[in-house]
Amino acid sequence: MPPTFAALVTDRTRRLGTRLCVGLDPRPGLYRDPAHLREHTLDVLEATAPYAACVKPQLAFFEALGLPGFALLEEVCAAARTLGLPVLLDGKRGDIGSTAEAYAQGWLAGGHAGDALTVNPFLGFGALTPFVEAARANGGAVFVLVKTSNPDQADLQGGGISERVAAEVARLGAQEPGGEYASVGAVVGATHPGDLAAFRAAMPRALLLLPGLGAQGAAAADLAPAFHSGGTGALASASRAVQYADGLSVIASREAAQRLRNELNAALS
Ligand SMILES: O=c1ccn([C@@H]2O[C@H](COP(=O)(O)O)[C@@H](O)[C@H]2O)c(=O)[nH]1
Repeated sequence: MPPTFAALVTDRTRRLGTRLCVGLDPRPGLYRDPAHLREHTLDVLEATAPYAACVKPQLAFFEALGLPGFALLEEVCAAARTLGLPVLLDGKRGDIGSTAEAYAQGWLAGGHAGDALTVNPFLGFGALTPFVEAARANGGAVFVLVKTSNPDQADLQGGGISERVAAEVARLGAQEPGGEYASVGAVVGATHPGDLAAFRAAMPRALLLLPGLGAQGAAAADLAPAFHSGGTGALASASRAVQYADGLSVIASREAAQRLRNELNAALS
């Protein structure tokens, strides 16, 4: 069995000293034409790869391009694999069981498959099963939305709901016998630094994906509580702050990724 997503990103953290997840959110309005978008997206991927533990394409931006977007996504996934970068697809999928099976087949086991996928628990914990099974069968991972980075998350995630989802993530992780980290991770916004220690403790074997670094105001210096004492267990994610660090300058993207990588390391030292 090849290494799992969790093992691959943890290995990159230890070997390359990076806890950064580079988000790819190609915004069509910023480009001359689809060819320009494609070229810039692939260039940013290549330039930032040495500083990244994984890459996170946001499916919405690829879907917005229609069929060519799916072709580009496959190209991005193939290029990431060539660069040795695990791919975490941000799709936030979730549906009734039989439809969830189709999503899981498509994104974790089939044609477009990434190595990991974000999933939405709103339909109930049973609806997560097809995703968890596909991730386990393929050495992949799912990242369950526990507490998202947006300010209005509390409308539905407050009142103890995030903590209930975190308990389920921990329960699923405890079912897996081996490996340092389980195939079931959690999304916890980097914009909630005061909550990170509690979520870290609540889900000891879960990788935490922390979106919101940079453009949403979260700072690397505040994220140390999300990590275990050895400096693993979380991936801090930035999209706009890297991809569009200075307009479409790929050099600026590389420098931003390097700076965020360094800031995350400094936060842990
Ligand atoms: O809670 C969440 C979950 C996912 N996201 C996604 O991450 C990126 C953030 O982009 P930035 O440019 O770094 O703000 C985007 O794709 C979101 O859909 C999130 O922001 N918060």
